[in-house]
Amino acid sequence: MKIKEVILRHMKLDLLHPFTTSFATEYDREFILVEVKSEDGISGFAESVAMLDPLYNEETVKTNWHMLEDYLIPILLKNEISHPDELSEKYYSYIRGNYMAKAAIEGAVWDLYAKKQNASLSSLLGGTKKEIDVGVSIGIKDSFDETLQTIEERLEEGYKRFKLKIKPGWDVELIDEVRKVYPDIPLMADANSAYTLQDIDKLVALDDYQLMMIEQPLAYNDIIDHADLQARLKTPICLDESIHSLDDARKAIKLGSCKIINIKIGRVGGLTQSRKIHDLCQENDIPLWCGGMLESGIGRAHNIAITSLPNFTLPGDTAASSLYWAEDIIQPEVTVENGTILVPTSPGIGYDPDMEKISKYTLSSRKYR
Ligand SMILES: O=C(O)CCC(=O)c1ccccc1C(=O)O
Ligand SMILES: [Mg+2]
Repeated sequence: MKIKEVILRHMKLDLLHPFTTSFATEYDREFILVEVKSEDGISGFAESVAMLDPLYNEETVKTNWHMLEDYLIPILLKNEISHPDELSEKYYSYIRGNYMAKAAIEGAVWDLYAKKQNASLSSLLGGTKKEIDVGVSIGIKDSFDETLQTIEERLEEGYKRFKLKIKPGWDVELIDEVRKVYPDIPLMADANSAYTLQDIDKLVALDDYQLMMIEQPLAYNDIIDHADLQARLKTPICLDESIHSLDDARKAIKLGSCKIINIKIGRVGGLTQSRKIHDLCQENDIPLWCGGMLESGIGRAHNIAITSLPNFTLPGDTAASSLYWAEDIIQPEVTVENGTILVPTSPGIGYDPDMEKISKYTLSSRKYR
């Protein structure tokens, strides 16, 4: 497979509701949309999940543009690819880090490859599920009442798991209030690295609330302290920020740093690496779910495909387009019914990019040949 042209688009979509984590409040989403075109005129699409500022991880929209323009695109245009696995395994393996940039271009090649095979991305990745279970990630609000109100709405819509963002000062009391009203809902908390082992009492206090898991309580680059903490908790720890590779996953499992892993395709460098981590976790009885990065429909479509693999046994964060955007850039939008999304069976990502909407939300673009 020879790539003839790559198009980068700097996109901006306004969020319907601001989203607050322990590290920032997002009002809109800027991201890079990658389109790769083959000689026969077929296009593949993916998006970079890097954010505008280096707060979730070190990558940004600008560092991704730089990596794509100066390294990843020239390598892709120069080489004949027989399978998308070759990107992370061969052509890009000498470049350190920059996983979100690598995943963005690799994802577009996967979509193109699947379209050329006339196969769904899900089936090519080894997906076995026809539908996937969906949870929702609820940001930090101005009041507990507002959080309870949001949970009520999402419950009525059928979502199957409720993740609350926490931070020091918005944690044990919040969970206590929520558990008083909803003693039995599948509930979890995500700290986005807001704590250290000095806060162990707070974290141990969370152990009394039958949480499905506590996500990334400690530092974004730690697997040692998490192992100490996991030994003190019966609640499973789920790692997000700390896992960037198959090797990270292997080490975290070996140390007992977590009992669950959240896979984000961008964070681990793409679909090929996601699948390898999936297989390792399956062999080690570590359940997975797919995390979200406030993606447009293009990123959502990729998340749905990887979530169809069998060891994604817990509901993920890839919720309906309508919770985020006034209008999405794919046709049809991602919809959730009874807490599930149907995995598309049409070729590639299985949702059509809406080129009119895409140009409407493009701030700037550039073509590479
Ligand atoms: O709804 C989503 O896309 C998930 C949102 C979310 O939780 C998140 C959003 C941005 C950065 C990090 C995270 C996270 O999962 O930690
Ligand atoms: Mg997280």
